[in-house]
Amino acid sequence: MKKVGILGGTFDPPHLGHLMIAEEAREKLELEEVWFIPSFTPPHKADLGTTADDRMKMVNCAISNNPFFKLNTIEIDRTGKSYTIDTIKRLKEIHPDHNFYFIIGADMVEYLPKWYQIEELVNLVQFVGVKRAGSTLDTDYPVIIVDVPSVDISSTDLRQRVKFNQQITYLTTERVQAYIKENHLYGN
Ligand SMILES: Nc1ncnc2c1ncn2[C@@H]1O[C@H](COP(=O)(O)OP(=O)(O)OP(=O)(O)O)[C@@H](O)[C@H]1O
Ligand SMILES: O=C(O)c1ccc[n+]([C@@H]2O[C@H](COP(=O)([O-])O)[C@@H](O)[C@H]2O)c1
Repeated sequence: MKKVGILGGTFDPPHLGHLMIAEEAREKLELEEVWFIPSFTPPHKADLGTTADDRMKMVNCAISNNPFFKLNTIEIDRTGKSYTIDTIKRLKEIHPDHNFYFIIGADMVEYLPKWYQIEELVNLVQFVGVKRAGSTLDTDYPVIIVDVPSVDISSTDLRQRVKFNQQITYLTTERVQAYIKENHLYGN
């Protein structure tokens, strides 16, 4: 079985926190690849100011220099609300020889009780939790914990910085910064 990590996210925009947790999980769990899956409509977030197309292209910019990282557009191609259970069921049909590890930050670990059809989902995929400032990794669900450095970066902070003309130089990659600038995202 091929061990594949999944980092699902809104990626509005992608940042170094995303890349760091994906790489730490890859190394520590000996994953062959990590697939970045941008959601089309996130299950639990209000209207976004960016399109799925922009978020997908920024993910491509962010992961371009890591040969183990791949973009997967299954949720964008499906459109509609991006429930993880639908994604995992389909991925398992397409790749019966893969074992999937779904990487989530502690904020999402806390939110697990509210995920759509969570009781079934935990039997279909292995969750991997990583620490994140402001949340705990305590949960009754089966989650493997991978120890990562605490990196207090969020997409919310990046959007705010761009809006107020503050720099995001060491918070995301140069290619993502250039994409934001060229496409005038986040009120820039
Ligand atoms: N700095 C971080 N440390 C640990 N986990 C993170 C970090 N940033 C994001 N994650 C995790 O990555 C996944 C995708 O996150 P997402 O794309 O929503 O970014 P975000 O920074 O949480 O965005 P926003 O601030 O808009 O809510 C989630 O499971 C989230 O918990
Ligand atoms: O399926 C659900 O109910 C569900 C609820 C919350 C989050 N998720 C998934 O968890 C990942 C991180 O979510 P987010 O919104 O923090 O980017 C992303 O792939 C979401 O689709 C999924």
